[in-house]
Amino acid sequence: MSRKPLIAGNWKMNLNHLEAIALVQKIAFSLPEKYYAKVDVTVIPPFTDIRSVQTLVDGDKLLLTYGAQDLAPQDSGAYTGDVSGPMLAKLGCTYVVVGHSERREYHAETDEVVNKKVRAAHKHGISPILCVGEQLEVREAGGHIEHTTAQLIAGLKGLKAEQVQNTVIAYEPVWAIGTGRVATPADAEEVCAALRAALAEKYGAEVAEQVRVLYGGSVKSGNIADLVKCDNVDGALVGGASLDGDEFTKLCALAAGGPLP
Ligand SMILES: O=C[C@H](O)COP(=O)(O)O
Repeated sequence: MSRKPLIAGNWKMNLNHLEAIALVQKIAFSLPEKYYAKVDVTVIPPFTDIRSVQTLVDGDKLLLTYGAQDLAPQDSGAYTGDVSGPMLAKLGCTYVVVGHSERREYHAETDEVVNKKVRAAHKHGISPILCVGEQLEVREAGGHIEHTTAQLIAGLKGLKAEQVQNTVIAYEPVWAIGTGRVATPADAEEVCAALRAALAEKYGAEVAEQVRVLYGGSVKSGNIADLVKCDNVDGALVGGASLDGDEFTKLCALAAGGPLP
């Protein structure tokens, strides 16, 4: 089966709500509607921008979707600073990033916490983009497949098959994030294929064939075409290059198979 590629622009802690409106307008203006038949495009702004993005997407009936960068495991309560699944669902979020390496590192998120968040997302009808990826020392020791597969299985614990099917996996080698050091397409394919094989083993081939597995780490318009040619790479989680409207548009068009608009 052929999976529709997904390009997700993770803005991280960049752009205020006014800049968010300008960037979404730029992407909407630059990427003609016909491309959306071949690629799903989503933007993942900071929480403070989401309401503005929602208003724009709904008002102008844009074909791109949007999501959030994190969510709390709980639905509500005394959790100062956190944002819950019901809040994000009300804002129309299609996706929520869970377990990004920056959250695992700076907020000490364990696989157990990540799993609670994945479950919280599904509980509220939001597709989690579950991030996995190894540190440089793990890769150098040859443990990258074992490491990422363990993160995957732990992150999906307790999910039903149809929830797994509606989960997006993002393989992001930590050594390739924001460093300009992109994994080769062969590196990306090796791990993405192994993750799909692990899904097939646990949930069956039919489920595994449906799951989109993205690559992330220094993805740009210059390398996206070769990455999406890989059998098991179904798009990208894009950081830096998603902040530039022209570059992101180009990248989405190339993921759709071109030509450039
Ligand atoms: O979520 C996105 C990734 O962390 C990749 O970021 P990057 O494209 O800036 O390397």
